[in-house]
Amino acid sequence: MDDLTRIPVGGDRPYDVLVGRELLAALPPLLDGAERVAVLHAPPLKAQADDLAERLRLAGIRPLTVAVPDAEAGKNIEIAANCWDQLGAAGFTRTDAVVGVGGGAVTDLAGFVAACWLRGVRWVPVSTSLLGMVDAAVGGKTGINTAAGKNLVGAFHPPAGVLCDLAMLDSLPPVDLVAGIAEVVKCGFIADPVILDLIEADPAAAVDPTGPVVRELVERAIQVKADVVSGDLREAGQREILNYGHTLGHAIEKVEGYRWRHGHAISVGLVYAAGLARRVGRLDEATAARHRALLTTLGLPTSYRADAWPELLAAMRVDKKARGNRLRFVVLDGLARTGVLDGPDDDLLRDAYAEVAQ
Ligand SMILES: NC(=O)c1ccc[n+]([C@@H]2O[C@H](COP(=O)([O-])OP(=O)(O)OC[C@H]3O[C@@H](n4cnc5c(N)ncnc54)[C@H](O)[C@@H]3O)[C@@H](O)[C@H]2O)c1
Ligand SMILES: O=C(O)C(=O)C[C@@H](O)[C@H](O)[C@H](O)COP(=O)(O)O
Ligand SMILES: [Zn+2]
Repeated sequence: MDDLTRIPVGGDRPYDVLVGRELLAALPPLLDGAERVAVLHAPPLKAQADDLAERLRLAGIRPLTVAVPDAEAGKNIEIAANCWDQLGAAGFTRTDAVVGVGGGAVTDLAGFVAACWLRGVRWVPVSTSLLGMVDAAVGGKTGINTAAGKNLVGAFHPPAGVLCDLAMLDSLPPVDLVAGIAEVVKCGFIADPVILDLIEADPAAAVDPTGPVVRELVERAIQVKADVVSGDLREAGQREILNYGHTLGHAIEKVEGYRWRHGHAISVGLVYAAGLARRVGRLDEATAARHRALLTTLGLPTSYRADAWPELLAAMRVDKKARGNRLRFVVLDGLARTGVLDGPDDDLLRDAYAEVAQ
């Protein structure tokens, strides 16, 4: 293990997020006392999951490797049920544990499987994608998609610890690395503008997993999320700011049948949310324009199909931030100054959509 950064996440069940290279040796201590550990992984991470299983075996823990379909195809109730069947067949008890090795889709599924098995067993995300490290693996939100929408079924279930091994990013396809940076940009706009300055100063370095800039961005984004969730695990208030860009973003994912990458959808959603705030006079022109410019520079999408508006509006109505018939959007009142736009009318929403429609 080289130079390790430890970022604490507080709350009733505190834990650390570990960031570094080659840090899988830190996993067995987090599973101390477990006799069996299920290692959930998708096919692209089989070698890493097998390596991890071997380390567990050497530490005296019996691993059960569970292969699940890749990306969003694995994040559904049929796959979760299959995982529970395998835990049952292997006799998993309350002292046993679940590990998810993969991007956000696999760690969301693994956390959900752990949250429901025996009403909650220990789990650890070993995050392998940029988006997973800066966002999905941190904060204890676990869940699956259903026909009604994105992440509508899930549980708050904090992990025992989070491993962000930057060496994993060496094999991450560039398109997924770029998708992940959308959530980093989100953190820049809602809380840490230094992130935006760093990316603007050298956009190529921001997506070069071997360089130092990515590590600084990862650590800054994790710190933003850790600060927020430490005080509001269950999204009673402040945690909503992490949903900036997600009201439209999740709707796009649903309309696309979950074939669009999460980060791509959020990129469009960020530009839309900035436009909404600008239209109602809450956000200045320059900061709104900075969203589109920055995301475009990174190669992220900033527009979506014009004819999809009716479906998108219907999907947004089941967003978790909605209250009854009222939609609620996280918006900016300035750089790093978040607020909520409560109950905007449909004309405003449609007119703002025209700016991202193609
Ligand atoms: N729980 C949360 O708080 C939270 C936060 C943000 C996003 N999410 C969820 O995370 C998911 C998106 O995560 P994602 O962007 O990681 O997508 P993903 O999990 O679908 O991974 C993207 C692709 O990269 C592959 N991959 C991952 N790591 C790799 C590696 N090291 N080498 C080679 N291939 C690798 C995966 O197998 C997949 O094909 C969405 O489902 C989203 O809803 C959850
Ligand atoms: O952790 C949170 O809270 C977030 O909102 C982070 C988001 O980036 C993430 O996509 C999350 O899964 C969305 O949460 P949801 O409750 O809207 O499903
Ligand atoms: Zn997200």
